Amino acid sequence: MSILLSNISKNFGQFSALDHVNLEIPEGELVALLGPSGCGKTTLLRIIAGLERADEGRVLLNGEDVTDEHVRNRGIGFVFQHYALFRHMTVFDNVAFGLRVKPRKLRPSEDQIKEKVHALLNLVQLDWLNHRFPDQLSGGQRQRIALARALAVEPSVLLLDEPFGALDASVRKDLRLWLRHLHHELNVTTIFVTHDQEEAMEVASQIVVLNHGKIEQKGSPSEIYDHPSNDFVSRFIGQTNVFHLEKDDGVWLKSAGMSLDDARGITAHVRPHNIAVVKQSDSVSSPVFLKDWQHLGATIRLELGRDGLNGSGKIIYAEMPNEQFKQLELAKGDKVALFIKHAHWFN
Ligand SMILES: Nc1ncnc2c1ncn2[C@@H]1O[C@H](COP(=O)(O)OP(=O)(O)OP(=O)(O)O)[C@@H](O)[C@H]1O
Repeated sequence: MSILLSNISKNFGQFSALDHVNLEIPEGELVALLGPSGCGKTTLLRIIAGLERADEGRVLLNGEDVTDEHVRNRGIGFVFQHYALFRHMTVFDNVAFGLRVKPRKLRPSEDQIKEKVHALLNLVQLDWLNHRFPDQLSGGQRQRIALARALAVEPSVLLLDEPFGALDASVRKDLRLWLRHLHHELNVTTIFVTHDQEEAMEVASQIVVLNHGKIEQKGSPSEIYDHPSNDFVSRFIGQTNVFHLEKDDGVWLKSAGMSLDDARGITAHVRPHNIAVVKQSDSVSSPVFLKDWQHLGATIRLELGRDGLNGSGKIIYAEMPNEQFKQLELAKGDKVALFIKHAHWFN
């Protein structure tokens, strides 16, 4: 089911939580709503679901205006951060719940329910736990059961509010991939809320970046990363070095091979992987030193400064593959030259 949000605004007293939000989500997309705490992500999700009413604007599902429609009639499934499974029911009964409470005319027979619940439990790869109670499951298993339960009533839209927020990092990582695969299989239009940009990049086909109740940018993960449309998105997604022409950073840029004649703004944002680093011999009067580095798995992050090893001036971050770093044979305090391969300019 496609989703269209037209001019949605929501105030809490004097506070504007959502400010004229327009958003179109085609059927079958897997969309991340990404933004800092308090930017309005959950409020927007609740408005789509019908749990909250917008002060202004319309919500359309498959072209049909559902703004005044009750949550129950919207065909939406939810999963929240704190897996709200019924503690006194087994896994099987939790997943069957939505089917058993359907009005008599729409309710499947117990045999059909049994078949469907086992199929869903197989889909989330947890059928072997069907007799257990929620307290006997791990956090990641509970979240997968919560998803199976949301899917039982065949929702046309799935809304997930920080579904993996309460889990530890490695379980989160597994579940991200698992969600992506599950979505490939089912193709249900899905929106998930996250404040974790890595999670959004890894899982979503489209990312919507929200800030202060407004959409800053919508695009695929690579569009958002490679072509941020403004200063906020550039800083929020991935790491970036920010050079201010109005401060003294022009010197940095010039020494890294940039011509400032064609500057297209007053700040240049440079991703660490867009800075090439070359070792200089001690006799060269290079103003840039390698201060330190960190291993980030397959890549190395270099900390570079202009004021020797112990100075507290601006640090520039560059990244390169592990192998390349080894070949450079760099040591702390070595002189280097920089070359900026690409910058985004903003005002
Ligand atoms: N019922 C309410 N009454 C008053 N203010 C509210 C209410 N619900 C939300 N807000 C405010 O609206 C803003 C947006 O809240 P929302 O929960 O949508 O943010 P969020 O982006 O989901 O944040 P987080 O990532 O921290 O969950 C916040 O500043 C919040 O304090």
